[in-house]
Amino acid sequence: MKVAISSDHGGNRLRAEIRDLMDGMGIEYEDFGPRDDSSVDYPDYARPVAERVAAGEFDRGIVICGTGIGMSIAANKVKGIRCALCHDVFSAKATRGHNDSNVLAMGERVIGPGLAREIAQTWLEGEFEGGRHERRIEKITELEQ
Ligand SMILES: O=C(CO)[C@H](O)[C@H](O)[C@H](O)COP(=O)(O)O
Repeated sequence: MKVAISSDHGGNRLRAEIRDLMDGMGIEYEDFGPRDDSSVDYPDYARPVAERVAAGEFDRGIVICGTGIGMSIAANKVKGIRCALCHDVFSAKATRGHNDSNVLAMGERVIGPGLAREIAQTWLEGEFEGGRHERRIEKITELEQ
C-alpha cells in the first residue's frame, strides 16, 4: 500500500507520529509537507494528497490539521475522494468497512498521539466489506456527476 500524507501547521507533530507508525508497519508513504512550522493554509496541503489519491498514484491519504475538519472538507471537494474525519477507533474501522474511505483526516488539537496512532492503524488495516455498501458508494459517486 502507498500512502500520501500531509498536514497544516496545526498537524505537524501528529504527522510525524503517523509517519513513525507507518515506518513501523512497513507502509510506503510520501510526505507532502509542510516542511516547517510556519502558518500555512490547509487547502493547499489537502489538495496534493487528495488529487494524487483520486488519480490512483496513491492507494490512500492521511491529512491532519488542528481539528481535521478543514482538511476533510477540502479533501472531499476532490472528485473520487471519500475522506473520513475520525477521532475514535470504532469510526475508523466502520468507515473502511462501510464507506471504503480513501482519505483519513484527524485533528492534532482534538486527540492525543496514542489514540491517533490506534485510529490510523485501524484505518490502514481496515478492509472494505462490499455487498450492500457498494450500492451506497455508487450513489455517492452519482452525486459527483
Ligand atoms: O482547518 C482547521 C479547522 O477546521 C484546522 O484546525 C486548522 O489547523 C486551523 O484552522 C488553523 O488555525 P490557526 O489559528 O491558524 O493555527
